[in-house]
Amino acid sequence: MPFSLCFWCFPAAALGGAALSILIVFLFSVMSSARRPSSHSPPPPPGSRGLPLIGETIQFMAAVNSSNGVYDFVRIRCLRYGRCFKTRIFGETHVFVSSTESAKQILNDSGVNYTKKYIRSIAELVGHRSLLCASHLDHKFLRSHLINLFSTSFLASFVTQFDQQIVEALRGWESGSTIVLLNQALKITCKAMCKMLMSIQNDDELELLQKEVAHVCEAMLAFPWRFPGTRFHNGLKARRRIIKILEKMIRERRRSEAWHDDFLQRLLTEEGDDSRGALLDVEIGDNILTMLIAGQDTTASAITWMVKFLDENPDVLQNLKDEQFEILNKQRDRDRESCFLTLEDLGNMCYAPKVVKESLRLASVVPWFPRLVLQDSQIQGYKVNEGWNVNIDVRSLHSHPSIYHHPLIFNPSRFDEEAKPYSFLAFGMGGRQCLGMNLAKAMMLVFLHRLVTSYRWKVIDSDPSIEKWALFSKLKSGCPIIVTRIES
Ligand code: HEM
Repeated sequence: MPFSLCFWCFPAAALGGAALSILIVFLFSVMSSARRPSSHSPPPPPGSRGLPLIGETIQFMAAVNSSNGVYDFVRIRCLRYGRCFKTRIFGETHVFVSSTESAKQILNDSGVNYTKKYIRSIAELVGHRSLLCASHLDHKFLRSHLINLFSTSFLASFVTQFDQQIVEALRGWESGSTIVLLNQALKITCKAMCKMLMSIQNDDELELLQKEVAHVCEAMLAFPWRFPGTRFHNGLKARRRIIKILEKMIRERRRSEAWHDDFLQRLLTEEGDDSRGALLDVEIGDNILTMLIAGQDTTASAITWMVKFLDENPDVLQNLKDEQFEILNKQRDRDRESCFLTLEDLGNMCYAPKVVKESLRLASVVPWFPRLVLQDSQIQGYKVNEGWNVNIDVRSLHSHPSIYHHPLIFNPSRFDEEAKPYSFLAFGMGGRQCLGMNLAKAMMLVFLHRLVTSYRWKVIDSDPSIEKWALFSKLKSGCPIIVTRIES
C-alpha cells in the first residue's frame, strides 16, 4: 500500500505540483504585468503632470524667478524621478532625459523622429526664419548658407582682431580696481560679434545694441503676455528695434558700392548654389539677430564661470600660467612687429583648451537642448508620444559620477583622455551643433591668455546665486574681481 500509494500518489502529486506551479507562474505573471506593462508597450516616464491645464508651470516659473536658476526645476525632479522624467509646462508635456545613449539617439536623428523646437516665446523673439526655429528642410537650407561664414581663414583673421580688442580692453583696467567681470565680458563679446556680423564699432551704437539684445534674452523665459510693461512685450519691442536697424543697414548696403568685411555683406552678395538661391532679407535679419543672441551672452557667461573656477583652483591656475607665459615669450621672440595672437598660437596651447572644456562642462551654460517628438518612440526604456517635447538634460549628463569621476571637482586634466562619446555636449552634437563653437572656444582662449599674462586677480564676491530670468546660466553677482597688473 505504501508502494501503491506512492505509485498512484506520485503522478497525482506530480500533476498537482505541476498545476500548482502553473497557477503560481500564471498569478506571478498577472501580478507582474499589472506592475510592468509588456515589452511591446513600454511605460511612460515617471513624473508629475501637475494641476489640470497649468501642469507644473507655476513651479517652473518659480525656478525661473529664483536665485538657484531655472535649472533647479529640472535638478529637483531628476533627483526625485531619475534620469528620465516627464512634466507639463505651458500646456505641453516635456520629458527630460540624460544618458549618453539617449543623447546619441536624439542628436543623431535626421529629422525623422525628432526636430528642434523652442517654446513659443523664444521662437517669436528670434524670428520664424531663424536657424533656431526653422523646420527641418528650411534649417538645412539656412545652415548650409551660414556655415560658409565660419571658415578657417575667417577664424584666423578673427583671432588676431579679437586679441587686439582684448589687449585694448584690458589696458583700460586700472591696477587695484574692481572689475565686474560679466559686464566686461559682455561688452567685449558684444563688440566682437557686432564687428564680425555688421562692422558696428561706434561705442554708442554698441551700447544700444547690447541693451536691446539683453531685453530680448530676458524675455525668452517670460510668459508670452503682450501687455505693455511685461517682460515679453519689452523683449518683442527690443527685437523690432534691432530688426529695424538691420533692415536700414540692408537697404543702405544694397544701394551702396562700398564693401564691408563682415557676415552681413557676405550674405547680401552671395549667389546661392541651390535651387532656392541666396537668403531673403528677412532670413538675413532673423539670423544676424540669432547669432547676436546665441553668441554674446553664452560666451560672456562661459568666460565669467571660467575665471571663477580658476580663482577657486590655484593649482590649475599655476599650470595654466606656466603654459601661457611660455606661449607669450615664444610669440615675442618670433615677432616683435605684430605682437598679437594667431590661430597657430591657439593651436600650440595644450592645457588651456582643457581649462576651457572643463569650464564649459562644469558651468553647462546651455543646460538642456529642446526637441519635438515627431512620432511615438522609446527613450531610456520609456515611451514618449508624438507631439511631446523631449529635452536633453546636458547639465545632469555633465555632472554624472558614472561619466565623470568626482564630477563637481574642476579638473581640466580629466580631458587628457578622450571623453566618452556623447558625454561632452556643451555645444551640442550632430546637425544642430553650435555654429559658433570654434569662435567661442577661440574667444575664451584669447581672453584667458591675456588675463593670466597681464593680471593677477581675486574674486571678491563668491555668492553662487544665478541671475533670474536667464536662459543661459550666469552669475548674479557678475563675478566682481580685484585686479593687479603683472609688470612684465
Ligand atoms: C560658450 C559659448 C557658446 C555655447 C556654450 C554655445 C552652445 C550652443 C548650443 C548648446 C547650441 C544648441 C545645440 C542643440 O540644440 O543641439 C548652440 C546652437 C547655436 N549656436 Fe552656440 N554656443 C556658444 C557660442 C556661440 C557663438 C559665439 C555663436 C556665433 C555665432 C553661436 C551660434 C549658434 C547658432 C547659430 C546655433 C544654432 C545652430 C543650429 O540650430 O543649427 N554660438 N550653441
